[in-house]
Amino acid sequence: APAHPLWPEIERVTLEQLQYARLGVEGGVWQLFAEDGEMKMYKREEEVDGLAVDPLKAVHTVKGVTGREMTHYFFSPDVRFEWETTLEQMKVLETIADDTLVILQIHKRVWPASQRDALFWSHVRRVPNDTDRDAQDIWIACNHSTEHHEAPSNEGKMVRVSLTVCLVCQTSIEPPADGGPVTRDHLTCKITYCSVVNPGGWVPTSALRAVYKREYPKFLKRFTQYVKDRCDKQPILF
Ligand SMILES: CCCCCc1ccc(-c2ccc(S(=O)(=O)CCO)cc2)cc1/C=C\c1ccccn1
Repeated sequence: APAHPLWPEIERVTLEQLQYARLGVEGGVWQLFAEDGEMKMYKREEEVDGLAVDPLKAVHTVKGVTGREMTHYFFSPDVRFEWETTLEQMKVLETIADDTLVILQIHKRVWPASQRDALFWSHVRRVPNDTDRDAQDIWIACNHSTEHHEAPSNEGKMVRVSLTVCLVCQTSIEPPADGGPVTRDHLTCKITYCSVVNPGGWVPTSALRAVYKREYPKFLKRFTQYVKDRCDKQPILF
């Protein structure tokens, strides 16, 4: 494994997030707050120091793409502005490996809160499916807040959020009955998107919950549609 000071944390958090995502939405602690076709979005209402830090878990099923494709486009900074509508600026501060980056993102100001930025490492990896031999591998992309010497401390201009986000994808293939080639029509990608965002500074709880209720369904719907459009008529990446 690459000798980088962040590597042990990247390894630990990525695998923790994988387990967390695979727990699904059992236990009756998750409250369904948005639904759109196959997409179901759940939250838990939690406050830390009086700040709403509502963990979010979304499950979705997308036809015609693989988990590798879905996590690739989620991870790739080059295409982020094509689907992340709340992004104002983004800078790759460090390329630790071809599957591991440190990114600084400045998000558009969301009234009534002050503008926020997010500084995180971003990692994508394939995880062999240890429970079901003949299933496809699982793919996970994980973003987790970090420090970095190159990130400007904002001297009170911007509030820095802290976040942990993961996108976990499991592909299944229903091979054609006639033994013909597998096409995108035979692909199904089961997605779990998890996020915990601490807004980093005071935001009225009602305003923050309104932002999440509005932005998260839009974000996941737009992102998954973007990947379907990008992959359509392209060779399948398993
Ligand atoms: C008062 C509002 C404060 C929130 C501002 C904010 C902070 C962080 C983030 C955010 C959301 C998703 C990620 S990611 O999943 O890692 C993908 C890469 O961008 C990283 C950051 C967004 C937003 C602002 C809006 C907002 C809130 C939810 C959903 C979508 N947009």
